[in-house]
Amino acid sequence: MSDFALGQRWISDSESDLGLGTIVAINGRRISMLFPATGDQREYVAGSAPLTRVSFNPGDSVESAEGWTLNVHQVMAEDGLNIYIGERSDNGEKAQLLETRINHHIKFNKPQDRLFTAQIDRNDWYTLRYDARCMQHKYQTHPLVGLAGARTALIPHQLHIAKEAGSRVAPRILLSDEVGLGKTIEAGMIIHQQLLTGRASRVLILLPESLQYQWLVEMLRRFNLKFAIFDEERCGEYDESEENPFETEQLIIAPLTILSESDKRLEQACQASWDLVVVDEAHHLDWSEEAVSPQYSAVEKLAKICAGLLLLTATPDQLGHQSHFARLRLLDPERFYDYATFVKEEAGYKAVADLAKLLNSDEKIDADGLEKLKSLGEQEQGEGFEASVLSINDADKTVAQQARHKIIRSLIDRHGTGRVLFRNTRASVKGFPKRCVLPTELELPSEYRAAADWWLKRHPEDYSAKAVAPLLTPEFLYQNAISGDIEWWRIDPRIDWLAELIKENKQDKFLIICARASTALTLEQAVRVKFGLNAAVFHEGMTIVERDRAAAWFADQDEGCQLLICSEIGSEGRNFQFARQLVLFDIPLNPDLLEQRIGRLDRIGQRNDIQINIPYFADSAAETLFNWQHKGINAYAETCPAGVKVFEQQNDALLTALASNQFDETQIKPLIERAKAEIEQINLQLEEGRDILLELNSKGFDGERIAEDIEAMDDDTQLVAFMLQTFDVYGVSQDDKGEQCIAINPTEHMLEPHFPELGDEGMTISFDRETALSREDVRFISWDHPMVQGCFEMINAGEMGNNAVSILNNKALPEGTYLVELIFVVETSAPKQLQPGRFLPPTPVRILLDKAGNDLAAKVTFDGLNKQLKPVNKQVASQLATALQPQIHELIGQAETKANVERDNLIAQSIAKVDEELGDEIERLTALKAVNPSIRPIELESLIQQKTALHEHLKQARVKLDAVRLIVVSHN
Ligand SMILES: Nc1ncnc2c1ncn2[C@@H]1O[C@H](COP(=O)(O)OP(=O)(O)OP(=O)(O)O)[C@@H](O)[C@H]1O
Repeated sequence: MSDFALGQRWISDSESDLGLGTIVAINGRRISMLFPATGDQREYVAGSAPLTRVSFNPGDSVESAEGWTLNVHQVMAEDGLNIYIGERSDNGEKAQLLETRINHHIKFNKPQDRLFTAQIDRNDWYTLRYDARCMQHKYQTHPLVGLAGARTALIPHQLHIAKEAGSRVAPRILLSDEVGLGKTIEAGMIIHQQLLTGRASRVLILLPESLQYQWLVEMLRRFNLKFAIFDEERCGEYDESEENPFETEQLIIAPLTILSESDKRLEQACQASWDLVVVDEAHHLDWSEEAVSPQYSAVEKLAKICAGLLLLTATPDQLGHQSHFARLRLLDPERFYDYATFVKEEAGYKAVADLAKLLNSDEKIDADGLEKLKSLGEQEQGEGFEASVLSINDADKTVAQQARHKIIRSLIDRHGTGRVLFRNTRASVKGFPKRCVLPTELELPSEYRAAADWWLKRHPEDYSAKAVAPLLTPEFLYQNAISGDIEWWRIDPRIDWLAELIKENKQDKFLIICARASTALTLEQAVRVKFGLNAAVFHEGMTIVERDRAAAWFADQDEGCQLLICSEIGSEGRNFQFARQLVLFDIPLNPDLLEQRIGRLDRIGQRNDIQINIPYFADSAAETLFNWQHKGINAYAETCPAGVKVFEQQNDALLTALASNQFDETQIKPLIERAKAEIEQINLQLEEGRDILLELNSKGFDGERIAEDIEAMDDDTQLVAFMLQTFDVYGVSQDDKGEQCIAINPTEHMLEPHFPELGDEGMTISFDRETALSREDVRFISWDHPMVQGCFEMINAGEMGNNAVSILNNKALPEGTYLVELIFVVETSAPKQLQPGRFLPPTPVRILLDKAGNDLAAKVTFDGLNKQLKPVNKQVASQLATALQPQIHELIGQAETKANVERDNLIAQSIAKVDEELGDEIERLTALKAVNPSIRPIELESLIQQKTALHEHLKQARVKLDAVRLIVVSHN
């Protein structure tokens, strides 16, 4: 410790938050120190005082009490006080600053300042900081950012779509996988990826009101994304303040109806800017040349102003091919501008599809095929196309396959709806359970027949769906049209049949779907009164909260109810795959609606064969329809994508047959035969036609590989070690619960009052995907998890661990010699949407200097050195740092020069990476644009802009000293 003099500036080692102290009195060995920043005064005894003298070196900047800053050039001493001589940074004038006039609010948070002012951190904190830097750098440059962290099983077709669409700039696509194949999950993965990579920050999800909580929960549970639901009530809260409700949150879920039913809300939604708009159950966006639905108009307005747009529907053709086309137009109005042209183009893909099919097989491509490919190549001038053609019959199977995949990708890019539309089918995904079709014929009560006759009399010769569909719900006709006296369930044989079925399958849960809410309600009453069975009901008359409560009651495995009785709305979007028994209390006319119903159970996650129970009335419209659907288009045992088309083709004949309300085999048989033939024909066409391209596009070739890469990330123990160490250092308690689970809780000894994502009640976490998937209560901690990201930020943003002093016990080095380890960070401050992290994320640069200024970092690794180091107590550490201050100061200057050289290298590398990645993509899109109009100009323009802006920002990258460690050699 140096000699004391009045006016000297010191800092307390144990109370550094008091700020800079000034010696105000010296009485023999007693020293009085005033800390003006806090007004505190302390008495110390010289010799044992935990104090460190604050002194600066040439090259430092010091703030004066008046607020100006001096760049120190020289330090002199007079009467025990330092005088700093240099230049003022505000006016460039030469100036002197006496130690007593230094600003007492000065904060020492730079690593070297803290080292020299005795604020020395523990070695394990220093290590944690360096680890956090290295790991964050590794994470930010990883190609799977945003893809690996979802709490989902690794399903290749989903991963392919998510990677393909999620990595685009403002993706505009239609996700139309068959029911239950995971469109919501795919959309979630895309949103997650776009948010985590900075491509998006504002997202709006529009959906049928009945699905809003399911989405809310899926986004939170699977992706840790906290959406807010904006229904009319919530929006209304902002009316008085005239604030735009849609601008008050970043991630919003809203029922589509609030926009389609209110011009004001639509206007507000359009005024708020969106990076991504998602529309679920997009088949409701009905459009034809004659009539445009309000839902379509609302989305059309939004589609014009939002950047990315995801439309989700399992049944894109449900409202006809024109509507399908119209939805594609929402995605890209320039590409899909005219329906007739679109239809013509669709028909023209056969030749290309034939080639794609051949390439996707193991067959050798003969001379004819090669010729066709070459001529395609000439038309398209695709990069590397011809080179790939030469390798497609290569003896090395891997080479041949790679070449074939490359060509197929190029064909997909250049033809049809390839880049816009994704559709996976059960046939292509495989591995789904069987559907068991269990029809039961029941006698039609005479009362029902009378009711139907009455109805038909009121609608003579009317073969519209509106007139015919009620025949499929005779209980409705009976109750409403004929008799209010005897409740329908007292005469309906389906009730006893149902009770029997339930009795035979006591352990099973039953989802019962009927067309009408009134039927659902009465049915619930019937099973309760007649058989004492409790059932949840779910229909459009209930509030959303009531519906969710009903669904949750049904889902509860321990205390839940056995039956859920739904009206048709229960058949859309909901997840009931934990049940295996489905009862179709009536049959819907439209095959897509039928598929939606079955799809509640036939979904990813269904572990049993599905029992589809169909109680239909003999010799009625239901028998006719069931036979046509089952035998004609096979809509029960399998999904039937072509069913709707055939249904539309045979609509008149089928409705006429149904209108008789009788089963006339001679009349229906030819219809069934025709339907079968047409299905076969369409399937053949699909097989031969453009859909092979669509299928290959949707399934991709990289899904398996992505899944393997994510598995490798999951198995990387580095993350586990890092998080456990962070919990330890920050004072979060950990309790190993076995089965790969750890309970973590805040404690009273936390370093920071708020640990990222950890509430007062604590949580159970797992780093194991399988465990997290099988246990609802467990959080899945992955690299993407906000807790991990929050820890990176917390560690890097604070000063904790930014310096340390250690002893190196190494006899090969002379005692008393020392090393200085410096961790610099090279960083840019580009806007997040440019994704600077992909090219130059904050990059740690480690320099290890010996006393002569030689850099040993390449020879001595961080971990290797760390293993040899011993801790040293704070006081000794501070004495060592103070004693070596001028030398360390000098070495920091030398290290900075080296770090700047490294910065220049990193800038050059990152710019080369930008040119390679974005340049390739720009070249590819430019070439594609010449042959495929589905490349949107904005996609290309924004890539070009991104490239230029990145160049600018990367060149501005700066070097910052992030941490410093003094290592002193001792032989004791
Ligand atoms: N990768 C996955 N891991 C775990 N569960 C999944 C995965 N993909 C889908 N699921 C589950 O499978 C079910 C069906 O998925 P999802 O709801 O995304 O399908 P969908 O195609 O949107 O269905 P619909 O056509 O009925 O709207 C959901 O319960 C979902 O949570």
